[in-house]
Amino acid sequence: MPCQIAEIFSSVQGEGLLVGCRQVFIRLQGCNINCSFCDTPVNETGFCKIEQHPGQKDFRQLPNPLSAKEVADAVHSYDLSIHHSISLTGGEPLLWTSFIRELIPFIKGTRHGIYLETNGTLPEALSEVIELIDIIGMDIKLPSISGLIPFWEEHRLFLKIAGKKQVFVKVVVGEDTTEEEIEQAAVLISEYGKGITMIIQPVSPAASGIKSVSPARALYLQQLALKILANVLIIPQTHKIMGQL
Ligand SMILES: C[S@@+](CC[C@H](N)C(=O)[O-])C[C@H]1O[C@@H](n2cnc3c(N)ncnc32)[C@H](O)[C@@H]1O
Ligand SMILES: Nc1nc2[nH]cc(C(=O)O)c2c(=O)[nH]1
Ligand code: SF4
Ligand SMILES: [Mg+2]
Repeated sequence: MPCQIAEIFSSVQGEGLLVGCRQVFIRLQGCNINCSFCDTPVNETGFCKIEQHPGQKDFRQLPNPLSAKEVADAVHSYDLSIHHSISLTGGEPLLWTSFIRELIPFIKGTRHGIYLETNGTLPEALSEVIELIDIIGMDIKLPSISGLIPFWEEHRLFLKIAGKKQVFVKVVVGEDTTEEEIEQAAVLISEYGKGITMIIQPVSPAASGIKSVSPARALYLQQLALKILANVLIIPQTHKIMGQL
C-alpha cells in the first residue's frame, strides 16, 4: 500500500527524551485530530520533499503517494550507520499501519531502530505495528491547549500497549494548562509505572492566539507532576532554536 509522505530528512531530534539524537525523519501525511497548536502544516503540493544534504534544505521532489520501496531508498540515501534511529512522525503515522508494516522490514542499519512519534489516540492501530517499533514517544493531549475533547481512555489503552516497548510521554503545556489536567495526565502515566518519564513540552508559538507558558507556570506544573511521578522533565522544542528541520 503506497503512502502520502510529506517529507523525509536527516536532522537532530529536537523533542523529548531522545533530544540531540541524530535521526532520519519520515513525515507521514494526514491526522485524525486537529490540535490548535499544531506546528505542522499539511503538504498540499502533491509531492514528497526529500532533503538531499542534511541541514541544507536542498529538496528533491517525488510525486505522492510513495511505495515502501521508494521511501526505503530515500532513507538509505543517508548514512544510517551514524543515525540513532528512524523517526516515524506526521501528521499521525498510525493512520498508515499497513504501509508501516511493509516499510520497516526494508530499513536496515540504524543503531537503535525505529522511533514512533504519535498522538497516542489510536491504540488499535498501535497494536498492529507494536512488534516493529523500538521506542515510542506518545503525547497526552490536554483539552485546554489542544482545543479538543479529552482522550483519557484512548491514552490509557494506548499506554498499556506502548508499555511493551521503551516509552515516554510528552505533554504540551501552555499558560492556561490547569493543575487538574497535569495531575490527571501524571496519574494516568503512574498507573503503568511511576518511572515512566513525562516530558513537559512548553508550547512554541505556532498558530495565532497561542500563549506561551511562563517559566513560573511551567515550574509549578512540573512540581505538581513530580508529586506523582519520579521523572518529569521540562524540555522545549530545541530544533526550532537552531532553525533546523
Ligand atoms: C507534529 S506532531 C506529529 C506526531 C503526532 N501527531 C503527535 O501529535 O505526537 C510531533 C510533536 O510536535 C508537538 N507539537 C506540535 N506543535 C507544537 C507546538 N506549537 N509547540 C510544541 N510542540 C508542538 C506535538 O505535540 C508532538 O509531540
Ligand atoms: N528536529 C526535529 N525534531 C522533531 N521532533 C519531533 C518532530 C515532529 O514534528 O514530529 C520534529 C521535527 O520536525 N524536527
Ligand atoms: S496530533 Fe500531532 S500532527 Fe495531529 S494536529 Fe495534533 S500535533 Fe498536529
Ligand atoms: Mg515538528
